[in-house]
Amino acid sequence: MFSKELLKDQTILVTGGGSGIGKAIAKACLQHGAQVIIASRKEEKLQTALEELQTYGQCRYIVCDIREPEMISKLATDIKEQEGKLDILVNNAGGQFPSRAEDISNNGWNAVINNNLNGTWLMTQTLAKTFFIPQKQGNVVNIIANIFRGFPGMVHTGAARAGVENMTKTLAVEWSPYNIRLNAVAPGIIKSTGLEQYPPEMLKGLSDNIPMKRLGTTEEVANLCLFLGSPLAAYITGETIYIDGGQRLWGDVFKI
Ligand SMILES: CCCCCCCCC/C=C/C(=O)SCCNC(=O)CCNC(=O)[C@H](O)C(C)(C)COP(=O)(O)OP(=O)(O)OC[C@H]1O[C@@H](n2cnc3c(N)ncnc32)[C@H](O)[C@@H]1OP(=O)(O)O
Ligand SMILES: NC(=O)C1=CN([C@@H]2O[C@H](COP(=O)(O)OP(=O)(O)OC[C@H]3O[C@@H](n4cnc5c(N)ncnc54)[C@H](OP(=O)(O)O)[C@@H]3O)[C@@H](O)[C@H]2O)C=CC1
Repeated sequence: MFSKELLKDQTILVTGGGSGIGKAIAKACLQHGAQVIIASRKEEKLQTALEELQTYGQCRYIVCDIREPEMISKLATDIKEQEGKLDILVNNAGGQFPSRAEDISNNGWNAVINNNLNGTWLMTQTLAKTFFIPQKQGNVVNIIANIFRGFPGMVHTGAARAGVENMTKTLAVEWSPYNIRLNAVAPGIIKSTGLEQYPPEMLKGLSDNIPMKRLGTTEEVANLCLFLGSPLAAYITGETIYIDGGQRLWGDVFKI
């Protein structure tokens, strides 16, 4: 167990913090002494999550679509006015849909690239310029996916997440003089609300192809983010850590 004060006095923004993995990250941060802001598109989802999360500590939400530069700019101003600083950004918001590559429309491709690559980039650049670079201190955790052997069945997200992984390495070097660390977390298949959008037949038997023979939990992903965001990981930057029960190393990749 980590100390309850691991993230004391830290201000943390978790995108997509109203559900699934993001909500578990927000909860873990609150339980370890941080104040947390969650952000995503749907206010109702954020409000429901907030009712649960605020029982663990100081939390609020901001409605923001990470694909919209103006909304991101407003979010940054809002945090500057309310909290006055930001210590950690968790870029967790994202998603995609399964499809054969040849069936993806132009709009479908652009929607997924915009969400996962451009959105993550816009958030990272804006918040670094507003907080991390002037503060000469910051920390970014990017949630990507298990793209170790490509991502058959979801080429758009594989390409976008690979972009985020490379961006993580590049910025870890460029922004190291500002004392900013950036790392990526690559979950395998995690039992979360996100899986509800996949047809049950697609999810059938997935555990058999994972060496550990089970799906991951949102809490397990949250614990890794907690570690990377904390001083315990002070010498780790530009890294991608897979949390997949060994899935990347063995077994069939997805069939569609
Ligand atoms: C194989 C492995 C299994 C294996 C299963 C296990 C995998 C586990 C690994 C990963 C798990 C997760 O990430 S779980 C997390 C999942 N959570 C999410 O995905 C939630 C967030 N997702 C989204 O918001 C959407 O999927 C996303 C497309 C990115 C953004 O939506 P938008 O509102 O921008 O999109 P829309 O305006 O509705 O549509 C834009 C275009 O995209 C197309 N589009 C949107 N959804 C579509 C769909 N389901 N099928 C086809 N096409 C779709 C539309 O037709 C449009 O194109 P035109 O019709 O041409 O105009
Ligand atoms: N579950 C899994 O097995 C895996 C998940 N992942 C990734 O982990 C992350 C969390 O997934 P998970 O919790 O499972 O799924 P969810 O669908 O529950 O979470 C996705 C979150 O992202 C938010 N979001 C999506 N698009 C935007 C946007 N444009 N702007 C702001 N917020 C947005 C959603 O909120 P709202 O609708 O309110 O905008 C939602 O809270 C995602 O990036 C996902 O792709 C990666 C590998 C495996």
